[in-house]
Amino acid sequence: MKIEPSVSKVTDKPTTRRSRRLLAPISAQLPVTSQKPVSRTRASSDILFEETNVEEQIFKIKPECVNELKSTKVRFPKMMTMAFLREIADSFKNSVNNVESRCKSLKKRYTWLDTEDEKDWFYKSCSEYPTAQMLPEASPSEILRVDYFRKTFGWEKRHANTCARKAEYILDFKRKSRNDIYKVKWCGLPEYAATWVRPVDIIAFRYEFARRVTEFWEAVVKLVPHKEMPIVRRSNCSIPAEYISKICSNYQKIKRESMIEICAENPLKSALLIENEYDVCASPFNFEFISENAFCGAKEQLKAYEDEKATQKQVAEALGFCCKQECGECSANFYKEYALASHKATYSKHKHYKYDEERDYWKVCHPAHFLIFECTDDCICKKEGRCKLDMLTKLRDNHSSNKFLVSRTGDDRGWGLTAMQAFKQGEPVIEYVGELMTEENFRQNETEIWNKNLMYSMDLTQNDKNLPAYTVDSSRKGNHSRLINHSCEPNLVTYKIIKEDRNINRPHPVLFAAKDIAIGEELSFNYKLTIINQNENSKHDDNSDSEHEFDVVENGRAFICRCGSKKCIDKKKNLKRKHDRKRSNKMR
Ligand SMILES: C[S@@+](CC[C@H](N)C(=O)[O-])C[C@H]1O[C@@H](n2cnc3c(N)ncnc32)[C@H](O)[C@@H]1O
Repeated sequence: MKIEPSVSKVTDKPTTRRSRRLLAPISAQLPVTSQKPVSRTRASSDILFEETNVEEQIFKIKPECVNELKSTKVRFPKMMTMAFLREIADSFKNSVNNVESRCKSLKKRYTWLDTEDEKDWFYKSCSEYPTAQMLPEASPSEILRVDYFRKTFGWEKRHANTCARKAEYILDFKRKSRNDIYKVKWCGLPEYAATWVRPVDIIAFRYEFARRVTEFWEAVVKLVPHKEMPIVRRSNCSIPAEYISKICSNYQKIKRESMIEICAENPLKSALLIENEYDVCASPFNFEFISENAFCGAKEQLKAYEDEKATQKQVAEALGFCCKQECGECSANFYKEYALASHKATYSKHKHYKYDEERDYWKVCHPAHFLIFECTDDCICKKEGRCKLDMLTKLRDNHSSNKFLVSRTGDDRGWGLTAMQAFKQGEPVIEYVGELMTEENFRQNETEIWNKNLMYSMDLTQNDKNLPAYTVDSSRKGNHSRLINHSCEPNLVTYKIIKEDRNINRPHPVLFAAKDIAIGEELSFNYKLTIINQNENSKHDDNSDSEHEFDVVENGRAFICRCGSKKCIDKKKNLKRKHDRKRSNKMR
């Protein structure tokens, strides 16, 4: 990147007497712990039972519970998530006081599901008979056993999905046999495991569920046009398909907004939200979190580096500026004495920022190629508390992870950062921080930095070769900004801010909103990718096709842009390629 100064339903047939007989006698031997994965003897269309490594997954919660679970040898359906397993473990934790003795007595009393047919029978009986008491020809002790396991795992036929879980939000509504039913996303389960339920079935969470229904209808009313209201009045069976996706996405936004509120109310709850609906991958937080640039190597090294580049004079010149009376003097001085004289930097004589009192933010108000020269602690205006040129400090102070959602992109761009609050055009969003590296630092750490597919460095490019060139690299240390992807039509723009040390060679890159950004929009900025002609790089290549090869590069590395915008550089590259081919055909 460069910146320039610029639970599911089981549907098998009824239980047979043959399989029921296979229930082991109460006094049978203790269970064997090592087992083969369950292979279902009869087909069941919509659920697969699989052995899950229960021990590993819930071990962290309470080892005793794991032992008890192990001794039961009950298999968990594939659809069940970690959250479900944790809930089970929690229920053990709460209800079983003396787990050890309880385990022992359980082992004595129950030998459970020893044969394939028995397991099959158990699962089927759950689906066919709402209560264990209804099991035909079951002895009282068998009923007791079935009841125990059903209760433990929430395996009641009618309430299979609902009795042990909280509704997180509602995705859809329809009317079935004169009853309203709602598609519910359950806490701890993925959206694809959402199920249709009747409100009457949500016994345990009646009030909470009613709230979710109200919220859902508010979202619907907002979205469905007035003329479509008969649908909202529920005279029809369902919401038209075209509104469903709108409702879902809007509902997600509402959910996010309310999460922001929750976080704002209670700072302790302020945690960064991470969303991944696409794949199983490592956490995006494999770096050290820092809020301000860190020096890679000793500070003295930087000084020496600048001396070597013969820029000390220029840096020293800039050092003298600060507001002695009026806020803005230092930048005016800089403009008069440095920028104009040296022609090395462009500077706007217009004010950098406009302050919006209502929203309490500074809006940047000149093009990105001008440097922004902010006041420092030495300035009178700052000391007297009337400084209007101190956006960066405010941005750092107000830094909050609630502003962002880290989300998986699902299109090979890795993780991305999504806005969780609206930003107005010109509003500062985030400072790009990382390790400040000289060319030498970068070379020394090159293998670590480049040895990955993902690039996290931003060049603080200097056009003049005699000036020191720095890179901010966030592969090892950084903040959320390192997760912002590239777009050829970005909604962020990078400005260079000169701060404390008044060193124009080491500005702070800050990302500002290039346009109004809505909640839920993915943040992006332009990495300043370039198209290079491979032919110019490899003149001696005999491959006849190579003369048409254009490549998009980021810091000299090939980059396949997947931003998907109409103005995407990858499309331009292909156009160039076509054009070049045509031209060379003509010349022949
Ligand atoms: C600063 S990181 C952005 C965060 C990154 N997606 C992650 O998962 O950590 C930059 C890297 O993300 C990927 N990337 C960002 N924008 C992209 C785009 N428009 N198309 C393809 N890959 C992109 C590239 O691999 C790039 O080197």
